[in-house]
Amino acid sequence: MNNNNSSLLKSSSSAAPPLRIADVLLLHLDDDDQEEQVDGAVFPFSLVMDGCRRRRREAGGVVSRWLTCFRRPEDQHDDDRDDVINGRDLSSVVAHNDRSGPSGGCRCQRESSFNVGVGCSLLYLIAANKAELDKMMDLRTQMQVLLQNFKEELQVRNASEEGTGSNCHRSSQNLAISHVQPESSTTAIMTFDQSLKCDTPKDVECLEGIDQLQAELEAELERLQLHLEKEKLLQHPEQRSVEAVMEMLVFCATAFVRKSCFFSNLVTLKDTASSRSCSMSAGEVIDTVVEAQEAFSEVDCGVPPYELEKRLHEVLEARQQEHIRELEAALECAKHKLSEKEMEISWWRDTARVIAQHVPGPSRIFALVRFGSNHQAGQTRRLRACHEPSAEADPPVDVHTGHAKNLDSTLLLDSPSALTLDVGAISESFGLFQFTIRHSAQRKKYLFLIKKRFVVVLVVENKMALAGDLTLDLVRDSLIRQEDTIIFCLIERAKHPLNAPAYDQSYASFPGFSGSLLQYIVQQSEAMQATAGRYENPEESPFFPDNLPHSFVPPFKYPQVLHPAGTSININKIIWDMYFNQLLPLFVAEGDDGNYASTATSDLACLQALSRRIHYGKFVAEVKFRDAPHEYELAIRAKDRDALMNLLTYENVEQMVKKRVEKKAMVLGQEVSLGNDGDKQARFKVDPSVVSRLYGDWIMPFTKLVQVEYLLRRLD
Ligand SMILES: O=C(O)C(=O)C[C@]1(C(=O)O)C=C[C@@H](O)C=C1
Repeated sequence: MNNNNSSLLKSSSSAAPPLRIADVLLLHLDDDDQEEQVDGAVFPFSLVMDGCRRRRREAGGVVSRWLTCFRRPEDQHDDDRDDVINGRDLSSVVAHNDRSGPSGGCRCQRESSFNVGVGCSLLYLIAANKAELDKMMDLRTQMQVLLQNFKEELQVRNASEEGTGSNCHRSSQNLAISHVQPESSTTAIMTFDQSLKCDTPKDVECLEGIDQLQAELEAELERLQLHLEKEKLLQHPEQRSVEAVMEMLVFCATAFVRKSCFFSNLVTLKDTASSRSCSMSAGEVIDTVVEAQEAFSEVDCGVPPYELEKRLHEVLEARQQEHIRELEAALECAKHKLSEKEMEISWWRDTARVIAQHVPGPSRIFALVRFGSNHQAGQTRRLRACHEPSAEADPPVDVHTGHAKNLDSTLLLDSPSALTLDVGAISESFGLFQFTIRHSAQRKKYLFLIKKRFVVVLVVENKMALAGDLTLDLVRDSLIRQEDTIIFCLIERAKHPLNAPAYDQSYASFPGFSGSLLQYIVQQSEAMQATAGRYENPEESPFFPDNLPHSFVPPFKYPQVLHPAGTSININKIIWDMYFNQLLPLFVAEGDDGNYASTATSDLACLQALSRRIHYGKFVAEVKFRDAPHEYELAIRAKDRDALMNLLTYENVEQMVKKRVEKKAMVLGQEVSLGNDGDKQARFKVDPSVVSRLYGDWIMPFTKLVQVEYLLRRLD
């Protein structure tokens, strides 16, 4: 550069703002793109980014200022030329100077030197800018290569997934893409700022992200599990479980893909931005984020959902296995309990067998006692009754579980009285233990069956029931026992044919008596038995009560069980009619063997057995009334016979009675021979079906009739 130029530069630098390379460059860009060619040099400004162009407009004023400074020392006065130069390109200025007057030779030379200097500067600047632009191009290419690599990597992964993948994976991916779209750029930018501050490698970031995702998934699994357990009682368990798994899968897949996209975006952004962070503006960053998101949505998510699914399966499997273990433990517990119950059942079976062998007549389990294991032999304990199982009910298995020291509260025997029992004797007598207890006027024989710590108490004999001791079971026991008497009486009567003369009033005449042989025998027998005290017993009812003689035997103090009005109830007339008119023809053969007195005596036995049984209904009614006085009182006061009949009827008991007496008639009345009876049809002395019918059609209905009559008088 020559001296003129340096002086020019000096003067300009002292009087005006310093000239900047960018200002010079922008001077040329101020015009249209076609004007980018100056002095034959081509400027690749089309490659310059838009951001640079924005500054071109602002540069116009700067160039103008510079040119003004440049000519100020000589051409201050030439306003017209200033106007022309201002806003025109440099070549025009040079041309204009060439056309100046004679004093312009020196000036022309100075201007040429200046132009050369400017030209050199421009060339230098162009070279410098080209290098910068090349760098930017490189960066752009690198970014494209990066994106391309990323795409290829994902394609390779997808290809490998398709080999093992399922529709479920694809749907998860699709689902993932749909969730990627709404990601906001703002969020990405904020996160981007944070990621720029972080210096950790890309892989470490991904791993941290996956760990975080895993923690979130496990938290969600916990929540789902709780939700499942809460609702599994309300819904079908399998259906609920499937729904929960589906819900979990969808949720986890969504969450996973969101996270994967998020981390992939971060990585892409970081890589891109870190290389461009020095030169990019905020607007460029936004463009990059959007670009990264678009690229991501095109190439699908980064981490395959099947890995998530596999993980979920593992977690679910672990939980199910835990659940199975719990169920297995519960099953074991149930098995243990079952085996205990089975042992108990077998014990009861043994007990029943022993009872069948040792109890001679009909009996029942009276009480069940459970002793403690540590009671001492020889100890005497006072045992109280507090429970009495009914005849129909199954024997209670666990009536009481007290230890020896609690024996005072252990139950035994009948209420309300208490008994003294030598527990020491019992504890050493595993097996059967039988003894008789005298208790005031009552005499009962008990059978103790002892096994383990259970004691079964059976009443094998009940000599007499006290008023306070009367129970429905005891009354029914008596009725059952009377079945045998009735059947034996019928068998005895069936020995003779009908023997009609015994019932014929004209067959014989007795002094002072008008009636048949049978009537004579019955009346005389009753009179005679009355003197012996038979009808002192409230269970007995005479067929000829009128004018019965008094008893000559010492009175026995029968317990006062019945209401006094009960003695007035006597339905023997009905029983008499039923017996001779309906029953007798059913079980005796036609004919006459001449044994009229014997026949009449057998008839008397049958009549008395039937009468006793039927009138025992008074006792049954009394017990029922005591058990539920309020229920009966209402019907009694209303004199509602039907209501009373309903209250006292037990259909199931009646069916049982009918079956039992039929069986008894078979057993007790079967013809027995020593020959081979295998092929012969069994023969019975009394048709068992007749016995069953006798009970069904007459005995039980008449017993109920007595009950109703008794109850109607019960409140008198
Ligand atoms: O066992 C009773 O509860 C009775 O009243 C006795 C009896 C019977 O005569 O055998 C009568 C009526 C019932 O329906 C059942 C049985």
